[in-house]
Amino acid sequence: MISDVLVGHLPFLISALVLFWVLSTIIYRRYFHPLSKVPGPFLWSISTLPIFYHQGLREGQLMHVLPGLHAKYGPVVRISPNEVHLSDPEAYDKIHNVGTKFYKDPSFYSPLDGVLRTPIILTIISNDQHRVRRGAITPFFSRRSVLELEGMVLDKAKKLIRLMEDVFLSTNNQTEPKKEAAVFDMHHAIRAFSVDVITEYAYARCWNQMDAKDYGKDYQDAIRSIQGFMPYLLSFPAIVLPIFGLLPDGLLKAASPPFRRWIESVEVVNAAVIEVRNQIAQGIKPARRTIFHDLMEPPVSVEDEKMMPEGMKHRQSLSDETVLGDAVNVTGAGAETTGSTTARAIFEVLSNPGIYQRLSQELRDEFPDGIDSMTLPALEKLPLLTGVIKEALRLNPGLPGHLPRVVPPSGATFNGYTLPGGTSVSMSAWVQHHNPEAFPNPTVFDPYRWINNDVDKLRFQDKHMIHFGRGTRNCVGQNLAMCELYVSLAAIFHRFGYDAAPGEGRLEAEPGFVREDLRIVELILGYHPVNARKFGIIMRR
Ligand code: HEM
Repeated sequence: MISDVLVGHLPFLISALVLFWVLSTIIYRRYFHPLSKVPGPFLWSISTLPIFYHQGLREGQLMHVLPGLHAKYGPVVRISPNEVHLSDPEAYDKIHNVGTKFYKDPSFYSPLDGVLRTPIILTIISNDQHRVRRGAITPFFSRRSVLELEGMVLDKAKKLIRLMEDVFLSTNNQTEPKKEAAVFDMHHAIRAFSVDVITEYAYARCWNQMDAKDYGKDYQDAIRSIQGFMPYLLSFPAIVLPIFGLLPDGLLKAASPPFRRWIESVEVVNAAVIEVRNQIAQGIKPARRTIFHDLMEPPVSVEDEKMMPEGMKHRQSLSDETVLGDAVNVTGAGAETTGSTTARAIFEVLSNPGIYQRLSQELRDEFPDGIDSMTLPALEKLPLLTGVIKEALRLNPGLPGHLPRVVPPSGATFNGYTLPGGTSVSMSAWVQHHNPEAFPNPTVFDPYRWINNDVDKLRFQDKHMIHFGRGTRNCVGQNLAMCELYVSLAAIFHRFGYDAAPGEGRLEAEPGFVREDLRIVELILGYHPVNARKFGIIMRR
């Protein structure tokens, strides 16, 4: 019987078909695919497994591999069957300029919505839809809005200083170092500072993470763990996403403490959304307008909107789900990014005595009456403080890795290579910020490169700095992030100067803590490897 013969050979037939499919896929991707002429390593051009290997199995190491690939293959490298990574800074403007037709790559951004369990502004694919959402949220984070609340940021920085004083200085005499050597957990405290600022700023409801015993470590771990799933979701979306989508919140909460914390934090924000919605319905005027008020009830009349520039228009009252997504996005995006950059700045200053001494002198000369007289515009004029912040953002960008966009249907040409519509193109802050032409000795923390160089060189350096992105999809929170960086660093190095007051000591990184401990990897946001030491500081007695 023919059917018996077929059944007998079934395993062989299936194996032959699978082999044929695999071989034809490899041959097509390498030799006949529209990207076949784009240079890149063989394995990367036929499969996404090399990316999974570096991102998933080696914990976010792709960004550390990319500079080597560009050194070998040039400014345009094929890093997966459908993704090309670029290194020429000219390409960045082409992809990210205002009004760009390049849109966010759904295969990278959409899985995030599934994990976060709420759609956020960061992951909107269509630029047109994004413009509507962004128009509503931008004014809330304008420089003017931030300046109105800079006093609140200063209050939080003073609270951070008090926490440090409690650890370092004797309680009886607030100028004498304590007898026993104590370590201040700067890693978690500085992130707690950022969470407290953003929750007070956005919702007028501070989460008071600085008051928590462990500085709200579990919330910080929650955001990180969620991103730990991303390499699996990105490499095997057809399998992992549906499974993930089917898991009820209750099960996730029971199975994973970080997930429990994450879902609880979303519930806290959601409760605030409902409360504000009720207040608006009852006509209750808030003591201070929050992001919820601006999103639910834009403070602009229809007539005024007609006068507004393009991009700010289309403001409209948004659904509760949308408001929730934006508020959740703002908290999650604003904590780790700013916290880890500030930590890096503190470590580098403490590790360079000359910089530490000049910085604290610069601050004390400018503000002889103390921290209370500091203002953001005055701080921004200080050259060394500004150089320190720019170097910290260069070496520790909050989103260091590839953030892919899709080439529009008309196609695009980069450095002589024409890429068809639908190709995924990406660039990484890590690669740009370590370009040795723009930044000689790129791994060295050198704030003076932002002070001593001439205007042309500074412009060239700035062209490579993409820590906040550019164009309409750039970071909406950058004014607030800069305010936090300026104010917290100024407060710390003013209060704990290199030339310490009598009885006090200088700050130092915890003994044994080295720069390598602050190495970052990319899980969308930049993180330290899971087993990395946490940054602690001591006061020398
Ligand atoms: C040093 C600190 C920060 C860095 C380096 C940073 C970096 C970035 C970058 C590169 C993007 C664009 C991502 C993409 O292209 O997909 C972005 C988006 C975003 N950031 Fe930040 N960020 C920082 C702080 C903050 C803060 C404090 C907030 C809180 C308000 C915030 C909220 C957001 C939001 C909501 C988006 C999405 C914007 C949109 O899609 O329109 N970020 N950030």
